[in-house]
Amino acid sequence: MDHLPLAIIPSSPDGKRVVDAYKKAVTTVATATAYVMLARGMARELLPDELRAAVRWGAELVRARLGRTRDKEHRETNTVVIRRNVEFNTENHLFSAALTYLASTIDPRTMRRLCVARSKDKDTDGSSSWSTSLRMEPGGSTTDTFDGVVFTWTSAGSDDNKDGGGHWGPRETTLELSFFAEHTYTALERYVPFVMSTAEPLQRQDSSLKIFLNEGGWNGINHHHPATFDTLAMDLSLKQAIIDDIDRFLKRKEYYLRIGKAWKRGYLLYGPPGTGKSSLVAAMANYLRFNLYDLDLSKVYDNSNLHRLLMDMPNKSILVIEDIDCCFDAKSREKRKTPKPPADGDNNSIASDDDNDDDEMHDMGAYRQHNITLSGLLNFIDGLWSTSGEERIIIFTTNYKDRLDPALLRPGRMDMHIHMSYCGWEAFQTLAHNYFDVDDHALFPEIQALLTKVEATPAEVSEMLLRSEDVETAMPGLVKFLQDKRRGGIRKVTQIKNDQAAAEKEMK
Ligand SMILES: Nc1ncnc2c1ncn2[C@@H]1O[C@H](COP(=O)(O)OP(=O)(O)OP(=O)(O)O)[C@@H](O)[C@H]1O
Repeated sequence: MDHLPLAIIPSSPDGKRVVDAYKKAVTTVATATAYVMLARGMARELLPDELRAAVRWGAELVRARLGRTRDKEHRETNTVVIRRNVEFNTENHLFSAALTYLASTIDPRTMRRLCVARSKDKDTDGSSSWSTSLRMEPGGSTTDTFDGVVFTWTSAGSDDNKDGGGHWGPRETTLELSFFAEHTYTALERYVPFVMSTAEPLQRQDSSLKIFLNEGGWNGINHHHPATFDTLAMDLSLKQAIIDDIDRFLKRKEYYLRIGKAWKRGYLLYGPPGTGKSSLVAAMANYLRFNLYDLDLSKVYDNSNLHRLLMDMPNKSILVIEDIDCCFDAKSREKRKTPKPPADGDNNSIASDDDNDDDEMHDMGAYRQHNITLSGLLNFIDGLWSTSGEERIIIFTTNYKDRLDPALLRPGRMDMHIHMSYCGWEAFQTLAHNYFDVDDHALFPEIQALLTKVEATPAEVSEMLLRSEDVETAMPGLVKFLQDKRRGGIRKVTQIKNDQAAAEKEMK
């Protein structure tokens, strides 16, 4: 009632009072019957002049009201349909973001139909936990106001969910976002990004991190690995360099955009088993709050499967390929003297997509079963991700850096090579702090000296420290372990020397 027409000019103070009273009354009623009742009352009380003025005012009021209704009826409504999946069954991230956003804004009291779900999440350690979620049921709707514009969200089912054979599949849930056509710009350019950016931290905070494994498509389970950069035992300056690198990478969106490169960062972690490569991956995921996508290439059936898996990875995620030397190794080149395989006619073939050393790449480190080369894989990932404009991290791990395809080690391939090495003094101090909260001990100097002579992995040292909760038992136990290891090492070296001497003697 904020735009009432004010055409009435009463000719007497009494008339003004009465008209004012009726104006007030009119602003509080809405039905035609009520208008008629009021008009009768006014006719009885007002003089002809006032009555005429009142009639004029009333007529304008009704016209304005009718006009407004007509306007409303004629305003066009636009609807944006948001499906759960887009082409190739690729997950539509706007859909999940909208669900999260709505779950955080829905007022259950305003909903007629509402879906409340309790689900059990399986953790990596085999345990499970319960979570509750709230969402609209198909047919339910709710409204949200953004910058004065009212948006209506409706949960609907789609009828065009045919499977490949043209059969009708189960009805797929879609969300619909409706608004008056004149607000299209606000809806698409401002409201949708607002929904996405509001949902993003909620999705990351509320849900526990997940690790996805590829079994045809991605299957996720909760990832509760406790490793953090604080608990990671390694050289402190190297640890800081990794954190700085990640932080710098995250801030450089504009830079990557400007130079036309995919906003991605590649890390190659190498070192003996038990030096913490998997722990570092987990620490990175926990630091970034990114989900892990652990790609097992032996379960990738063909290029289109790989394509789909990579496309299905959302932004802010980490792709991990463990033991990369087992998938792509330079030694296979030596063994394989076969000529370059004929092109299979598939233009998208990863193996055919290569650069400088194409001729060799088909043999060199080709992933045997599927003819995928490492270089091709990296090019492929660059191509796919360069269009997304979002940050992604790729990590390769290996126990044997020397077995890797040289193409991977070329500058510009993996951005940072991180050597996870045997337990040094700084790494030990972190472990001692983690397990016993101690920063000093009488045996520390001896341990420090032993660690310079013995190759013990952080996993082995952790194992020794875990054997007792009492620091006074654990530290001597570790010293003995390191001394034994050292003696074993010396014995081993002496044995090798003796064997060599014996062999030389035999030759003579
Ligand atoms: N650098 C480290 N800091 C803290 N703990 C470590 C570290 N390295 C190993 N550990 C401990 O040893 C366990 C095994 O280590 P982890 O799996 O991370 O090693 P890895 O290098 O990935 O081994 P692999 O090559 O066999 O996969 C971890 O769960 C952790 O308890």
